[in-house]
Amino acid sequence: MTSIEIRDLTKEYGGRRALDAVTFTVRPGRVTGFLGPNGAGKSTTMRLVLGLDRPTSGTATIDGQPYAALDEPVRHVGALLDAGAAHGARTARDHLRALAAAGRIPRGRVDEVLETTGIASVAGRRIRTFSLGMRQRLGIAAALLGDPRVLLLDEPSNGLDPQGIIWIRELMRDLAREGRAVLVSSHLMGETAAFADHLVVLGRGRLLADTGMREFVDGWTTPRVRLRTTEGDRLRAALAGAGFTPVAEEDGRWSVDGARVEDVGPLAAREGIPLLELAAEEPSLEEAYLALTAEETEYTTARPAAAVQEA
Ligand SMILES: Nc1ncnc2c1ncn2[C@@H]1O[C@H](COP(=O)(O)OP(=O)(O)OP(=O)(O)O)[C@@H](O)[C@H]1O
Repeated sequence: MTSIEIRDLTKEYGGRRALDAVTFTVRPGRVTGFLGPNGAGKSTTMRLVLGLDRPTSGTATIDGQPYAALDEPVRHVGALLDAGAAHGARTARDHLRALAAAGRIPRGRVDEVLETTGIASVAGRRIRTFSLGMRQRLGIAAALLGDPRVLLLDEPSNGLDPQGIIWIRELMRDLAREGRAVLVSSHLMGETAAFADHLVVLGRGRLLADTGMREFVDGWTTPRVRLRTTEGDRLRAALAGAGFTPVAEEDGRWSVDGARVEDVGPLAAREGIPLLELAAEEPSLEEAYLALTAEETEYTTARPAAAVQEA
Protein backbone atom coordinates (compact mmCIF):
# COMPACT_ATOMS: atom_id res chain seq x y z
CA MET A 1 0.00 0.00 0.00
CA THR A 2 1.30 3.43 -0.91
CA SER A 3 2.12 5.92 1.78
CA ILE A 4 4.17 9.07 2.23
CA GLU A 5 7.01 8.75 4.70
CA ILE A 6 8.61 11.83 6.18
CA ARG A 7 11.72 11.03 8.20
CA ASP A 8 13.71 13.60 10.19
CA LEU A 9 12.89 16.13 7.51
CA THR A 10 14.72 19.42 7.98
CA LYS A 11 14.73 22.44 5.68
CA GLU A 12 16.66 25.62 6.29
CA TYR A 13 16.28 28.80 4.31
CA GLY A 14 19.28 31.03 4.86
CA GLY A 15 19.95 29.59 8.32
CA ARG A 16 16.28 29.75 9.40
CA ARG A 17 14.66 26.40 10.04
CA ALA A 18 11.37 26.11 8.18
CA LEU A 19 11.22 22.40 9.13
CA ASP A 20 12.99 20.85 12.08
CA ALA A 21 13.47 17.06 12.12
CA VAL A 22 9.86 16.27 11.29
CA THR A 23 8.81 12.60 11.15
CA PHE A 24 5.36 11.26 10.26
CA THR A 25 3.63 8.88 7.86
CA VAL A 26 0.61 9.59 5.68
CA ARG A 27 -1.14 6.25 5.49
CA PRO A 28 -3.44 4.96 2.75
CA GLY A 29 -7.18 4.63 3.27
CA ARG A 30 -7.66 7.79 5.26
CA VAL A 31 -7.65 11.55 4.91
CA THR A 32 -4.89 13.15 6.96
CA GLY A 33 -5.56 16.79 7.84
CA PHE A 34 -2.38 18.86 7.86
CA LEU A 35 -2.69 21.79 10.26
CA GLY A 36 -0.52 24.55 11.64
CA PRO A 37 -0.38 28.33 11.87
CA ASN A 38 0.89 30.44 8.94
CA GLY A 39 4.54 29.70 8.33
CA ALA A 40 4.48 26.39 10.27
CA GLY A 41 6.03 24.48 7.36
CA LYS A 42 3.07 22.72 5.68
CA SER A 43 3.73 23.94 2.14
CA THR A 44 7.46 23.37 2.58
CA THR A 45 6.75 19.75 3.54
CA MET A 46 4.53 19.28 0.48
CA ARG A 47 7.13 20.83 -1.82
CA LEU A 48 9.82 18.52 -0.44
CA VAL A 49 7.58 15.48 -0.97
CA LEU A 50 7.08 16.58 -4.58
CA GLY A 51 10.79 17.13 -5.15
CA LEU A 52 10.24 20.84 -5.82
CA ASP A 53 12.85 21.68 -3.21
CA ARG A 54 15.74 19.78 -1.60
CA PRO A 55 15.74 18.95 2.09
CA THR A 56 18.66 20.20 4.18
CA SER A 57 18.60 16.74 5.79
CA GLY A 58 16.19 13.86 6.23
CA THR A 59 13.96 12.24 3.63
CA ALA A 60 10.49 12.47 2.14
CA THR A 61 9.55 9.35 0.20
CA ILE A 62 6.57 7.82 -1.56
CA ASP A 63 6.54 4.04 -1.40
CA GLY A 64 10.12 4.18 -0.19
CA GLN A 65 11.36 6.31 -3.09
CA PRO A 66 11.99 10.02 -3.41
CA TYR A 67 9.70 11.72 -5.94
CA ALA A 68 12.53 12.18 -8.45
CA ALA A 69 13.19 8.44 -8.50
CA LEU A 70 9.56 7.48 -9.24
CA ASP A 71 8.81 5.97 -12.61
CA GLU A 72 6.00 8.14 -14.14
CA PRO A 73 5.49 10.19 -10.95
CA VAL A 74 2.10 11.67 -11.96
CA ARG A 75 0.69 8.17 -11.83
CA HIS A 76 1.86 7.87 -8.22
CA VAL A 77 1.24 11.33 -6.82
CA GLY A 78 -1.28 14.06 -7.61
CA ALA A 79 -0.94 17.51 -6.10
CA LEU A 80 -2.84 20.74 -5.81
CA LEU A 81 -0.37 23.36 -4.63
CA ASP A 82 -1.12 26.56 -6.50
CA ALA A 83 -4.42 26.67 -8.35
CA GLY A 84 -3.34 29.83 -10.18
CA ALA A 85 -0.51 27.99 -11.91
CA ALA A 86 -2.35 27.07 -15.15
CA HIS A 87 -1.69 28.96 -18.39
CA GLY A 88 -4.53 31.51 -18.71
CA ALA A 89 -4.72 31.58 -22.52
CA ARG A 90 -5.37 27.83 -22.76
CA THR A 91 -8.73 26.19 -22.42
CA ALA A 92 -9.22 23.89 -19.47
CA ARG A 93 -9.39 20.86 -21.78
CA ASP A 94 -6.18 21.84 -23.62
CA HIS A 95 -4.41 22.43 -20.30
CA LEU A 96 -5.34 18.95 -19.09
CA ARG A 97 -4.49 17.40 -22.48
CA ALA A 98 -1.01 18.95 -22.31
CA LEU A 99 -0.52 17.55 -18.80
CA ALA A 100 -1.81 14.14 -19.93
CA ALA A 101 0.60 14.10 -22.90
CA ALA A 102 3.54 15.07 -20.67
CA GLY A 103 2.64 12.35 -18.17
CA ARG A 104 1.91 9.70 -20.86
CA ILE A 105 -1.67 9.45 -19.60
CA PRO A 106 -4.38 8.35 -22.09
CA ARG A 107 -6.30 11.33 -23.53
CA GLY A 108 -9.65 9.84 -22.54
CA ARG A 109 -8.77 10.42 -18.93
CA VAL A 110 -9.10 14.19 -19.49
CA ASP A 111 -12.86 13.97 -20.05
CA GLU A 112 -13.21 11.70 -17.02
CA VAL A 113 -11.56 14.16 -14.64
CA LEU A 114 -13.47 17.09 -16.17
CA GLU A 115 -16.68 15.20 -15.30
CA THR A 116 -15.49 14.23 -11.82
CA THR A 117 -14.64 17.82 -10.95
CA GLY A 118 -17.84 19.29 -12.43
CA ILE A 119 -16.20 21.53 -15.04
CA ALA A 120 -16.97 19.54 -18.22
CA SER A 121 -19.44 22.22 -19.37
CA VAL A 122 -16.76 24.94 -19.26
CA ALA A 123 -13.88 22.79 -20.57
CA GLY A 124 -13.71 24.81 -23.82
CA ARG A 125 -13.32 28.16 -22.04
CA ARG A 126 -10.00 29.89 -21.54
CA ILE A 127 -8.69 29.48 -18.02
CA ARG A 128 -8.25 33.23 -17.54
CA THR A 129 -12.05 33.58 -17.61
CA PHE A 130 -12.40 31.08 -14.74
CA SER A 131 -13.53 32.05 -11.25
CA LEU A 132 -11.33 31.09 -8.31
CA GLY A 133 -13.59 28.12 -7.56
CA MET A 134 -13.42 26.90 -11.19
CA ARG A 135 -9.61 27.19 -11.13
CA GLN A 136 -9.59 25.21 -7.93
CA ARG A 137 -11.66 22.47 -9.56
CA LEU A 138 -9.31 22.50 -12.55
CA GLY A 139 -6.34 22.14 -10.20
CA ILE A 140 -8.05 19.15 -8.59
CA ALA A 141 -8.77 17.69 -12.05
CA ALA A 142 -5.06 17.97 -12.84
CA ALA A 143 -4.16 16.26 -9.54
CA LEU A 144 -6.51 13.36 -10.36
CA LEU A 145 -5.36 12.97 -13.97
CA GLY A 146 -2.84 10.19 -13.38
CA ASP A 147 -5.27 8.28 -11.09
CA PRO A 148 -2.59 8.50 -8.36
CA ARG A 149 -2.52 6.49 -5.12
CA VAL A 150 -1.23 9.53 -3.21
CA LEU A 151 -2.77 13.01 -3.16
CA LEU A 152 -1.37 16.21 -1.67
CA LEU A 153 -3.91 19.02 -1.54
CA ASP A 154 -2.98 22.47 -0.23
CA GLU A 155 -6.14 24.32 0.88
CA PRO A 156 -8.44 22.55 -1.60
CA SER A 157 -11.63 24.27 -0.34
CA ASN A 158 -10.15 27.68 -1.12
CA GLY A 159 -12.58 29.71 -3.26
CA LEU A 160 -15.22 26.99 -3.44
CA ASP A 161 -18.87 27.86 -2.84
CA PRO A 162 -20.87 25.91 -0.20
CA GLN A 163 -21.84 23.19 -2.73
CA GLY A 164 -18.21 23.02 -3.85
CA ILE A 165 -17.04 22.62 -0.27
CA ILE A 166 -19.42 19.68 0.25
CA TRP A 167 -18.30 18.22 -3.08
CA ILE A 168 -14.56 18.38 -2.25
CA ARG A 169 -15.21 16.93 1.21
CA GLU A 170 -17.00 13.95 -0.30
CA LEU A 171 -14.43 13.57 -3.05
CA MET A 172 -11.60 13.39 -0.51
CA ARG A 173 -13.49 10.86 1.59
CA ASP A 174 -14.16 8.75 -1.54
CA LEU A 175 -10.49 8.91 -2.55
CA ALA A 176 -9.48 7.64 0.89
CA ARG A 177 -12.16 4.91 0.79
CA GLU A 178 -10.60 3.73 -2.47
CA GLY A 179 -7.42 3.15 -0.46
CA ARG A 180 -5.49 6.27 -1.45
CA ALA A 181 -3.28 8.26 0.91
CA VAL A 182 -4.66 11.81 1.06
CA LEU A 183 -2.84 14.69 2.79
CA VAL A 184 -4.82 17.93 2.99
CA SER A 185 -3.67 21.21 4.47
CA SER A 186 -6.30 23.63 5.67
CA HIS A 187 -6.93 26.53 7.99
CA LEU A 188 -10.65 25.73 8.13
CA MET A 189 -11.14 23.74 11.33
CA GLY A 190 -14.83 22.98 10.79
CA GLU A 191 -14.01 21.63 7.32
CA THR A 192 -11.03 19.61 8.48
CA ALA A 193 -13.14 18.04 11.22
CA ALA A 194 -15.65 17.03 8.53
CA PHE A 195 -13.20 15.31 6.16
CA ALA A 196 -10.13 14.17 8.11
CA ASP A 197 -9.71 10.90 10.01
CA HIS A 198 -6.22 11.69 11.17
CA LEU A 199 -4.30 14.88 11.95
CA VAL A 200 -0.72 16.02 11.66
CA VAL A 201 -0.06 19.40 13.27
CA LEU A 202 3.07 21.48 12.75
CA GLY A 203 4.13 24.56 14.72
CA ARG A 204 7.20 26.58 13.77
CA GLY A 205 8.62 23.71 11.78
CA ARG A 206 8.16 21.08 14.48
CA LEU A 207 5.74 18.19 14.75
CA LEU A 208 3.18 19.00 17.45
CA ALA A 209 0.72 16.16 16.93
CA ASP A 210 0.26 13.03 14.82
CA THR A 211 -2.91 11.41 16.03
CA GLY A 212 -6.49 10.37 15.26
CA MET A 213 -9.11 13.12 15.04
CA ARG A 214 -11.12 11.85 18.03
CA GLU A 215 -8.03 11.38 20.23
CA PHE A 216 -6.81 14.85 19.32
CA VAL A 217 -10.08 16.58 20.16
CA ASP A 218 -10.56 14.61 23.38
CA GLY A 219 -6.93 15.09 24.42
CA TRP A 220 -6.96 18.87 24.06
CA THR A 221 -10.42 19.75 25.37
CA THR A 222 -12.27 19.14 28.59
CA PRO A 223 -15.83 17.80 28.66
CA ARG A 224 -18.63 20.22 29.44
CA VAL A 225 -22.35 19.80 30.05
CA ARG A 226 -25.21 22.24 29.76
CA LEU A 227 -28.34 21.83 31.79
CA ARG A 228 -31.57 23.45 32.86
CA THR A 229 -33.16 22.99 36.27
CA THR A 230 -35.87 24.56 38.40
CA GLU A 231 -33.58 24.46 41.43
CA GLY A 232 -30.38 26.19 40.44
CA ASP A 233 -29.15 26.97 43.94
CA ARG A 234 -29.50 23.41 45.19
CA LEU A 235 -27.86 22.00 42.09
CA ARG A 236 -25.01 24.47 42.35
CA ALA A 237 -24.40 23.41 45.95
CA ALA A 238 -24.57 19.71 45.09
CA LEU A 239 -22.18 20.11 42.15
CA ALA A 240 -19.81 22.27 44.22
CA GLY A 241 -19.73 19.42 46.77
CA ALA A 242 -18.60 17.12 43.96
CA GLY A 243 -15.83 19.52 42.92
CA PHE A 244 -17.56 21.22 39.98
CA THR A 245 -18.17 24.92 39.46
CA PRO A 246 -21.42 25.45 37.54
CA VAL A 247 -21.77 28.78 35.77
CA ALA A 248 -25.16 30.40 35.13
CA GLU A 249 -25.59 31.30 31.46
CA GLU A 250 -27.61 34.23 30.14
CA ASP A 251 -30.24 31.96 28.63
CA GLY A 252 -31.15 30.49 32.03
CA ARG A 253 -29.11 27.33 31.55
CA TRP A 254 -26.07 26.26 33.52
CA SER A 255 -22.80 25.05 32.09
CA VAL A 256 -20.41 22.83 34.03
CA ASP A 257 -16.81 22.61 32.82
CA GLY A 258 -15.02 19.33 33.30
CA ALA A 259 -18.26 17.43 33.92
CA ARG A 260 -19.85 14.64 31.89
CA VAL A 261 -23.56 13.86 31.81
CA GLU A 262 -22.68 10.69 33.77
CA ASP A 263 -21.39 12.90 36.60
CA VAL A 264 -24.35 15.25 36.74
CA GLY A 265 -27.41 13.08 35.99
CA PRO A 266 -26.99 10.54 38.85
CA LEU A 267 -26.00 13.26 41.31
CA ALA A 268 -29.11 15.33 40.55
CA ALA A 269 -31.24 12.18 40.85
CA ARG A 270 -29.74 11.30 44.26
CA GLU A 271 -30.45 14.82 45.50
CA GLY A 272 -33.98 14.81 44.06
CA ILE A 273 -33.21 17.86 41.90
CA PRO A 274 -35.31 17.98 38.73
CA LEU A 275 -33.38 18.40 35.48
CA LEU A 276 -35.33 19.81 32.55
CA GLU A 277 -32.39 19.41 30.17
CA LEU A 278 -28.97 17.78 30.35
CA ALA A 279 -26.63 17.58 27.38
CA ALA A 280 -22.95 17.04 26.71
CA GLU A 281 -21.37 19.86 24.71
CA GLU A 282 -19.36 18.41 21.86
CA PRO A 283 -15.86 19.86 21.92
CA SER A 284 -14.71 21.11 18.52
CA LEU A 285 -11.52 20.61 16.58
CA GLU A 286 -11.12 24.39 16.63
CA GLU A 287 -11.12 24.43 20.44
CA ALA A 288 -8.58 21.61 20.58
CA TYR A 289 -6.35 23.17 17.92
CA LEU A 290 -6.39 26.57 19.63
CA ALA A 291 -5.54 24.94 22.98
CA LEU A 292 -2.57 23.14 21.43
CA THR A 293 -1.24 26.13 19.52
CA ALA A 294 -1.77 28.50 22.49
CA GLU A 295 0.26 26.21 24.70
CA GLU A 296 2.93 25.85 22.04
CA THR A 297 3.21 29.63 21.74
CA GLU A 298 3.38 30.05 25.50
CA TYR A 299 5.85 27.35 26.46
CA THR A 300 7.40 26.44 23.08
CA THR A 301 7.40 22.78 24.11
CA ALA A 302 4.68 20.28 23.27
CA ARG A 303 2.41 19.04 26.02
CA PRO A 304 0.96 15.56 26.50
CA ALA A 305 3.06 12.77 25.15
CA ALA A 306 -0.28 11.18 24.25
CA ALA A 307 -0.97 13.92 21.71
CA VAL A 308 2.14 13.02 19.71
CA GLN A 309 1.80 9.41 18.87
CA GLU A 310 2.03 7.11 15.91
CA ALA A 311 -1.34 5.74 14.91
N1 LIG B 1 11.58 29.92 -0.69
C1 LIG B 1 11.68 30.31 0.58
N2 LIG B 1 12.69 31.12 0.97
C2 LIG B 1 12.82 31.51 2.25
N3 LIG B 1 11.97 31.18 3.24
C3 LIG B 1 10.93 30.38 2.90
C4 LIG B 1 10.74 29.92 1.58
N4 LIG B 1 9.63 29.13 1.56
C5 LIG B 1 9.16 29.12 2.84
N5 LIG B 1 9.93 29.87 3.63
C6 LIG B 1 9.75 30.06 5.09
O1 LIG B 1 9.57 28.80 5.68
C7 LIG B 1 8.59 28.86 6.71
C8 LIG B 1 7.52 27.85 6.45
O2 LIG B 1 6.69 28.30 5.37
P1 LIG B 1 5.53 27.43 4.73
O3 LIG B 1 5.06 28.16 3.51
O4 LIG B 1 5.98 26.03 4.56
O5 LIG B 1 4.42 27.47 5.87
P2 LIG B 1 2.90 27.02 5.82
O6 LIG B 1 2.67 26.19 7.03
O7 LIG B 1 2.58 26.40 4.50
O8 LIG B 1 2.16 28.40 5.99
P3 LIG B 1 0.74 28.94 5.41
O9 LIG B 1 -0.30 28.37 6.32
O10 LIG B 1 0.87 30.41 5.57
O11 LIG B 1 0.62 28.50 3.99
C9 LIG B 1 8.14 30.30 6.78
O12 LIG B 1 8.87 30.96 7.79
C10 LIG B 1 8.48 30.85 5.42
O13 LIG B 1 8.74 32.22 5.50
